[in-house]
Amino acid sequence: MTDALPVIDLAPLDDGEKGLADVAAAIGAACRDVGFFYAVNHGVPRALIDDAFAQSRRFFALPLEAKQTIAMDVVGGNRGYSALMREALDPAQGPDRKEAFNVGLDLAPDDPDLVAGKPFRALNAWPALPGFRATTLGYFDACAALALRIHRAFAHDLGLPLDFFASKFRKPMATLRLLRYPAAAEDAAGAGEHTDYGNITLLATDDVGGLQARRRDGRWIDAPPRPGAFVVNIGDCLMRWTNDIYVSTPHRVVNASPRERFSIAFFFDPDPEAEVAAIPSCVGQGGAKYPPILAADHLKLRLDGSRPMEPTEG
Ligand SMILES: O=C(O)CCC(=O)C(=O)O
Ligand SMILES: [Fe+2]
Repeated sequence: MTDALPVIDLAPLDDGEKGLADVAAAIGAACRDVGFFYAVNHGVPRALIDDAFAQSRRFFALPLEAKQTIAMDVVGGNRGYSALMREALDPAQGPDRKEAFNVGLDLAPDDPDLVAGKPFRALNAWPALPGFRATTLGYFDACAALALRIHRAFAHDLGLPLDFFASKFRKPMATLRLLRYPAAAEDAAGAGEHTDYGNITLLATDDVGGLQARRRDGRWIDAPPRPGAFVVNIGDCLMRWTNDIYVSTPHRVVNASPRERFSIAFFFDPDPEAEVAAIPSCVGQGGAKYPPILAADHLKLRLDGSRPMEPTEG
């Protein structure tokens, strides 16, 4: 077993049955082992990723007061700005030295789920920056399309109909999260050790580095920056769905660099009303390890756990 995360070329995914089968086998192996892989040739244009980072830098450079007017407590629905030291992904370790801005599924003001007050349905809030909304929503849509393509590979690998997941991600609780970690004078916890909550995370990073994943034997391994690639990792929801066949691996960010670090995470969680119940082909002799749960309840439980400094919202 090597200490480097696998690199998977997604280009063959759309090249017919053999391409899909090969990529699905590689993805399935990575998800059963370390739960992390780099995706290359993923189809999201490099220029769009670069534009998203440029907008992120402009956003975080705004005065704190401007960012606080669209704080998560104000906006609700897991959208908006979260200030430095506001969250603790590992509460035992203390607050994270990071700030963040969340964009959720972009709903119309008359969206029926929004009007009905369903969980995680809220309007996005926008900073007064030209192009910010168009770029982040374009990036959001490109990530959602990629995440669905990867789910076709999961379905293939798990022996499911290829569109199994599509019906669970019609109006997903997906979140695009811009992140900034200030430059550190000493080893500082940018993001405490945690597992992600949803099905998968697509992470783009700048060239600073600092992401580390903990293998099940306890060893930490670096996930160094790889220009143009996404770091893809499994979250707890998919681990639960697959009855622990795919693993959601603990990871953290240690920014020991004299430079600030930017990253962009895209968290892909199912529709709030999707039922997450063990996939039959994943249930062996021991039976299902977890009872079914609504995806919204699953996400709410996990978010509440990482925001001890905030009132409950959702
Ligand atoms: O910023 C990163 O590289 C990773 C962030 C992360 O793991 C998270 O926000 O869940
Ligand atoms: Fe994470």
